[in-house]
Amino acid sequence: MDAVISVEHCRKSYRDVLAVEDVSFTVARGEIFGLLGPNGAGKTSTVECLQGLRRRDAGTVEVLGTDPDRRPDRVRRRIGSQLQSSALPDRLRVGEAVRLFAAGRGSALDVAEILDAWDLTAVRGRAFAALSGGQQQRLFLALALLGRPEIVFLDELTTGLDPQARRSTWDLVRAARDNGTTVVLVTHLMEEAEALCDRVAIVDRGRVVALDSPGMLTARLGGDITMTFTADGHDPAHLAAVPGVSSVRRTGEVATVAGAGDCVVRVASALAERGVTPSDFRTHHPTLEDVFLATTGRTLRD
Ligand SMILES: Nc1ncnc2c1ncn2[C@@H]1O[C@H](COP(=O)(O)OP(=O)(O)OP(=O)(O)O)[C@@H](O)[C@H]1O
Repeated sequence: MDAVISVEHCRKSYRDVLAVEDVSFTVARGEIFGLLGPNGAGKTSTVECLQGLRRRDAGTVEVLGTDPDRRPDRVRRRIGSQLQSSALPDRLRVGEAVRLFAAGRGSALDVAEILDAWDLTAVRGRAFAALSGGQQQRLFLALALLGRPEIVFLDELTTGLDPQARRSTWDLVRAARDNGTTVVLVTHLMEEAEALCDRVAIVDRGRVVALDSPGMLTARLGGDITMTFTADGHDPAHLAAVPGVSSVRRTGEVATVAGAGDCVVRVASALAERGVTPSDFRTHHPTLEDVFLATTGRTLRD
């Protein structure tokens, strides 16, 4: 793995609050890596240590080969970071913001071209506070990605956006990754981690409790797939003999079958063989929410 970030036993506390107890992971060049966990899990503190914005208390951290505690300037020159909304004055206009930040990057960047690339030309004269939520996030992404940093850190990027704006923002993050930027994404949204991340570290109470691709995490730790359908007079008990099936229940007319991932097709064909073809046959696949529950005993929203 061509690691651009490596973190070993990182620890960070604020007076008597232990925010990050023991966090280790590596991020490979070119991936979208997610830190997923509930509020207060220590995600933001962790990425702030990586960006040289806070000093860790213990552990080893390397970002692009540099320890951010020793050379924060060197790290910050090569990374991009999403601003918090409060970091931009309400009356700052979009064009001015891009010009200001482009100048701060110290390289010759074409402001008109950037506005165009991010579909912000039409609102270039508009004050930041007058932008829609989606436009504000687009501006934050444009600023974070100015000069094509090698790594970009995005923290709760789509919080507060409607589903459509959220999806368009995800497309922009994927495009950044496809352009060669490694993305570190902090989120408490299970759907966001599942949709976007190549790999996810699930963080809880200052520790990484699981780390893998969303698909592997759910397959390994998420538990059974469940299938439901209207039995319509059919007794589904025979499905218990299908390889991979772990339970069969019938509540009123609704049958619920649970089992490992590869039993779905076998269950469907066992039904079809008996001439049962329910039009409402549905499968529920485990999600990262189920993984969080399995590893911590709590839900992400608790
Ligand atoms: N500057 C600070 N001073 C004191 N305590 C802090 C500070 N920043 C964070 N904390 C505390 O550290 C813990 C971890 O916070 P952190 O922001 O890192 O978690 P998080 O997973 O990013 O959660 P959130 O999404 O709520 O920001 C929390 O208990 C938080 O209250």
